[in-house]
Amino acid sequence: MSAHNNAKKGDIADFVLLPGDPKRAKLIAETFLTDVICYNEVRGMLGYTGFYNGKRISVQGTGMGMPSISIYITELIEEYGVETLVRVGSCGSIQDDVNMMDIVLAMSACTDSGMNKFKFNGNDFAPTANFELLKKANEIAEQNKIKAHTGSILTSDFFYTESHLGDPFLNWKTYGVLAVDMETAALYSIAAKYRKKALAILTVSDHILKKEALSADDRQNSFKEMIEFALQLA
Ligand SMILES: O=P(O)(O)O[C@H]1O[C@H](CO)[C@@H](O)[C@H]1O
Ligand SMILES: O=c1cc[nH]c(=O)[nH]1
Repeated sequence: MSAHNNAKKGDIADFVLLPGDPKRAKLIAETFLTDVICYNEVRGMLGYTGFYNGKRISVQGTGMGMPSISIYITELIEEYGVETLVRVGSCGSIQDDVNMMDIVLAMSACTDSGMNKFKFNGNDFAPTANFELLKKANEIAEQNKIKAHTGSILTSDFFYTESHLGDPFLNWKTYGVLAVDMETAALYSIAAKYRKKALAILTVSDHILKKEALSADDRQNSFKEMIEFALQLA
């Protein structure tokens, strides 16, 4: 057991999928895994272990934002020996050619958060995906003819932005950043510290430029393509 996880040693697989939404963790476990156990219900942050094509995998909700995911993945690594962490999340596009429901593979994660600035004494760390996982993900996309955009994303502390500051994503867009989420920079930074493998696979749930958005139910339920994709990395 850890501070935020009821799992016993050995309950959690080496390979873990990480949705922000704990209900998405439940849906993934019930839809894609067999012989499932629920190992965590602390704070409603559900975690499951089961089998996919004979491979043992876990799915753990992380909550929203860098502080929340940092807690869950630190405990997964330190207390449960997790080796591979694959975020399966949603994002908001900030490029005209990255459309609703497209898949984004986050090669790197810029951030407007102060967390890494604090850790690195005011300097910038470059949170980066594990190359081996990213390469494999690109191969899977090509084999399955899945249109995936690979590039940098922005991990923001903001879902709602302040209008008096102008367009907060304009400069990121100019520099080719594909989309915005709220966790990946923390995932890549903590994985780097512990020398673990991490990748974020994101589905576009909002188009920030075109002002399009999925409903709350679609956000929760419609990420089948991304999950099937992520499971092939196990
Ligand atoms: O769908 P998830 O994985 O939660 O990811 C995105 O959705 C949440 C905002 O609605 C943030 O957590 C953001 O990163
Ligand atoms: O962080 C996020 C996630 C989805 N959509 C957004 O606009 N932002």
